Amino acid sequence: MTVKIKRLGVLTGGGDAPGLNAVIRAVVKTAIREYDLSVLGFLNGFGGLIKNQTREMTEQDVVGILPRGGTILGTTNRDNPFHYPVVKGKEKVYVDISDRIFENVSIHQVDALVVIGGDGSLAIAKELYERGLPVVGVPKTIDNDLMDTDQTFGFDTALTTATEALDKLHTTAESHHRIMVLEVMGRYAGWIALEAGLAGGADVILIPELPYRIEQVIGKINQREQQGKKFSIVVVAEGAKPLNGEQVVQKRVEDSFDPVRLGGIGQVVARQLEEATGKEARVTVLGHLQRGGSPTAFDRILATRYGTGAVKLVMEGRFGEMVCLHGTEITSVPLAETGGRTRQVPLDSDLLHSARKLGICLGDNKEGECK
Ligand SMILES: Nc1ncnc2c1ncn2[C@@H]1O[C@H](COP(=O)(O)OP(=O)(O)O)[C@@H](O)[C@H]1O
Ligand SMILES: O=P(O)(O)OC[C@H]1O[C@](O)(COP(=O)(O)O)[C@@H](O)[C@@H]1O
Ligand SMILES: [Mg+2]
Repeated sequence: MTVKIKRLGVLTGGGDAPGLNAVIRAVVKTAIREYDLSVLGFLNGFGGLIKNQTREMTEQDVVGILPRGGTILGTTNRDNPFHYPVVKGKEKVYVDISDRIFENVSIHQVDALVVIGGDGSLAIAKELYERGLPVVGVPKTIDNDLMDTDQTFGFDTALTTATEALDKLHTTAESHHRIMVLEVMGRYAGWIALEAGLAGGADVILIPELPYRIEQVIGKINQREQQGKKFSIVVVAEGAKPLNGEQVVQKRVEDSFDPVRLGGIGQVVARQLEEATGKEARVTVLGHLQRGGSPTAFDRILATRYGTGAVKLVMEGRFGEMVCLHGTEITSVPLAETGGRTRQVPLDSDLLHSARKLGICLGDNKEGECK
């Protein structure tokens, strides 16, 4: 596909993540300074592309946004153009309204589009590319669950927030001789729980990839008690589930492609532990604190590199690709391989080996207890 690029569109889609503004800033500055392009922001994810809500982006518009959380363009986890809700009579039906996107892109004379998003937004980006729109992707999510990149931006900040929470929970757990359960986000992947658990010195880490047996967690806490360790720290991923059991669903969000919102497993685990050990247990659900606030230095740099890398892809005509991190290098992969797929913690991950060697209970021993 060869297109003479003069005007670049950019949007942020899906759940927000710290570093979105840093990507926007890098895209705008690189496009204007390096390639003399103009940049148009589409507001609120694909919603702005569908409803023609835009904002002209100049260098002035990105002043001061590098350390700011959220996204100045707004975002949504609805508004899928291929599965868009419309009311017909008394019924709600889902239709393909992607034609509107092509119309709006043409109205604004946008030659190429940078989509900053997670698996869902990148699945839409891939579909639009296959239908002829020149698109490149940038991998975002605090969950770090995207295929084909070693890391998404936003993850490091969420991990830092969760680690700080564990440090704080440690001091109060120790004072009250309690079990402290911290529930963290991550959807169907355990990256935040596992890495925060390692960084924050957790005694138990439960992740979706390893269905747990509660007896093992109880055994670990009782064993600590016998060793004179009167408190325990348990990190639970929102997607964790017992062996032969189900994930706990907090709510269902209508019109969302994946309407399931996980949450509540922390409470379940805490009640079981309290009952079985006779010790007091308290639960902290970290929730959207993990998505907010200023990005870490790591995320600011990664987001900046992704932003400049995405504009470079556009100028090289490498549409249908996504920037990614491989080792220490920024490179790219086809969107086709990424969108709509989830990267879970591999069962042979070195992170899991380290956790086991330290005696952290993962609740998945085939037989016997955690020791
Ligand atoms: N597998 C999928 N295929 C196509 N569209 C999807 C898919 N998953 C989610 N979407 C749509 O992508 C958009 C963003 O998805 P969401 O999961 O909320 O954010 P993210 O981009 O962070 O994954 C929503 O409009 C959602 O309906
Ligand atoms: O904002 P909502 O609808 O409460 O969604 C919560 C979900 O979004 C996340 O925070 C981020 O997920 P995405 O990056 O896929 O949007 C998940 O960890 C969490 O399960
Ligand atoms: Mg998603």
